[in-house]
Amino acid sequence: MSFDRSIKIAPSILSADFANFGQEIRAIEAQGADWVHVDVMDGHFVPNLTFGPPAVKAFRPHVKTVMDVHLMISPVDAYIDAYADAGADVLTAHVEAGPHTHRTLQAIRGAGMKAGVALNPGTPAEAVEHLLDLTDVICVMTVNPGFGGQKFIDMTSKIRKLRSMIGDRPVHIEIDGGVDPTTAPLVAAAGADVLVAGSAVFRGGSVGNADVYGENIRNIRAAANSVL
Ligand SMILES: O=C(CO)[C@@H](O)[C@H](O)COP(=O)(O)O
Ligand SMILES: [Fe+2]
Repeated sequence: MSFDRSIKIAPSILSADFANFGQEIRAIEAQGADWVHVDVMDGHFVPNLTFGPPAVKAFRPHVKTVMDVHLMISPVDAYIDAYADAGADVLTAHVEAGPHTHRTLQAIRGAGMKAGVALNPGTPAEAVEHLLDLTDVICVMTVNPGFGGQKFIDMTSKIRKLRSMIGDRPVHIEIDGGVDPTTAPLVAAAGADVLVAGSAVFRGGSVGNADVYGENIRNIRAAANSVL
C-alpha cells in the first residue's frame, strides 16, 4: 500500500448481505471501492457481535484492494497474529481497548500489517499524540461504535487537530460512521482521506443490482472531492 492522499472510499461490509460476503466484496470492488472495511465486534468492547479470524480469512481471496480490519474488541494483543494469518492489510485497534496501545501498534507492525488506531467520539485527538510514529491510519469514529446506520457526530475539529499533529508523516485519517454525500464534504475539508461508508454504499442495491453500489460510491467520492 503506497501512500496516497486522495479520497478513498472504504465500504463497510457490515451493511452487506451476510449470506453472500464473497459476491458482495467482489461487487463493491468492481463498482469502485478503494478499500474493503471489515468490522470485528466482540459483544464486550461494543454491544454487538460480528466475525472472527476464520470469517476474515474466508473474505481474503475475494479482496483485491486493501482489507481494512477494524477491531472493536478488548483485549486486542492476543488476536493480532490470528488477523495477520487471516490476511488483514490494515489492522486497527481502539485506543480505549486497553492501556498499552503503544505495544499493540508495535505488535501489529511486527506481524507485517499496517497499524491503525481508532478514537471513539468522546476521546480527544491528544490520546494518539505520542503514537504517531507507530501509526499508519487514525480512524476517527463519527458514531459510537457497534452498529451501522447511526447518525453522524461532527468530529471536524478533532480531524483538523489530528491533521496538524500529523504534519508530513504518511498517516491516513479515516472517518467511520454516518458518512454519506452530505457529511463526506465536511470530513474531507477537515483533512480526512479514507471514508468508510456502510449504509450509504449498500442502500438500495444488491449483488444482482450492483450498479447502485457504484452510483452510491461515486456520489460520496464526488461530494468529498468537491471541497478539495
Ligand atoms: O465501525 C463501524 C460501526 O461501529 C462502522 O464501520 C459502520 O459499519 C459504518 O456504518 P455506517 O454508519 O456507514 O452505516
Ligand atoms: Fe468500522
